[in-house]
Amino acid sequence: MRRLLLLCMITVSVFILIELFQRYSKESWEFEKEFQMNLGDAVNSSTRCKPVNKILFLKTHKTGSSTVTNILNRYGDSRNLWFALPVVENAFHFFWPHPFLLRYVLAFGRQPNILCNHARYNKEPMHWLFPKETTRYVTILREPREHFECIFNFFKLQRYFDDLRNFSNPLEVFLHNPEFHLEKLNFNVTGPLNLLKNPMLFELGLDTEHQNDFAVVRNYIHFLQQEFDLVMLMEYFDESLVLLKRRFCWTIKDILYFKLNERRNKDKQNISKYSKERIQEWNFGDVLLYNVFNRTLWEMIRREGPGFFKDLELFRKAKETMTKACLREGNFLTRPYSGRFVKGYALKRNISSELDDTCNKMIMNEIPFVNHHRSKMVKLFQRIDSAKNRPNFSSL
Ligand SMILES: Nc1ncnc2c1ncn2[C@@H]1O[C@H](COP(=O)(O)OS(=O)(=O)O)[C@@H](OP(=O)(O)O)[C@H]1O
Repeated sequence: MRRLLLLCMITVSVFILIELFQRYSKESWEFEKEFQMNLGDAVNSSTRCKPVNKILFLKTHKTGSSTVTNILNRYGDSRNLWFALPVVENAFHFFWPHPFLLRYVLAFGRQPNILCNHARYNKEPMHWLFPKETTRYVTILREPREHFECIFNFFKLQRYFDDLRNFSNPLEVFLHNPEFHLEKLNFNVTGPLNLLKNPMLFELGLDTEHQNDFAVVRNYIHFLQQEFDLVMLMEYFDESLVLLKRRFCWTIKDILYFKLNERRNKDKQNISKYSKERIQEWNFGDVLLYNVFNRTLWEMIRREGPGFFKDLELFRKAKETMTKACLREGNFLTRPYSGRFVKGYALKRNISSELDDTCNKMIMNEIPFVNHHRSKMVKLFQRIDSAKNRPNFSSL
């Protein structure tokens, strides 16, 4: 009797396993099929042009830039491209907020393909390392009012001001009279405090002392128009990426992403009409910058023709497919930087091994990616330098 029961249990288990395996294979096959259909454009476009693989991405703070950096990290990693990495081990930026210098980059005697970690724009050294003729210069901007709210609250800028700390709405109090509060700062402005006025122009290289001069601001924006091949906008993230894909001869697969670094709802502040107006006045340079590049983006999209919107649709479908394939439903948190929690993801169990690597890398923050590129380089150098690689002339 016992034997019979055991036999029955084994048979049932085998059936369940077979059923699970079949269902999993079917799902995974359907995913591949749907995915390939969505990527139909990719095959055609890549046969007609040569993909761009030399990119300087000027990573601005709190603009969706970590999501773009993740896309670039994966693109370069899968093709073994060369990354410009910070010279200091464990650093994940190029001595930001100092203007970028060549000596901040790990020198491996080879021209890098991609720079995508925080660096402050500095024309000469950047052009030297990433010649304009062969490189595409890209950056991303965000609507200035929402951007300033995010900068102020994410970096908790009130902590630098004795007279702001105890208010329930320090942002509004600061905006009431920014100059008054800034004058009271009794130490040199450092780190994120540099982002207190026209944060995007500052990151793009305009020094603080010029931020109030309308003529300089206007001329500087004109200069940036010459410098950057593509200025993405966070509010039109997908449109910007599809434009990048088309201009850089990439595929839809190359630009897939999951939104990274999103604050928890309780950390976001709904700002009043008054605060919005004050931010607009205070950051007039960023407002002008955003408006200029908003017009440029839509002009570029218009020139792409109707095929652009077909691509956009395919891209959004492919993103949905990828989300279903990789991510578990629910609310999760992650801590990309010490002391700061943001929305995160949990991966589904039983993802195929090929997809597992992609899904894992899609949710990977810039810090582990820098370490990943660094150790890949070290391993490559060890292999090339290895004594075993020296030609053996004795057998000739
Ligand atoms: N794809 C996409 N679309 C729209 N918005 C996006 C996207 N990716 C990131 N985000 C938002 O960008 C904010 C984080 O920006 P960064 O990644 O540049 O931050 S960081 O400077 O690297 O810490 C953060 O904004 P807040 O949520 O307001 O903090 C993210 O929600």
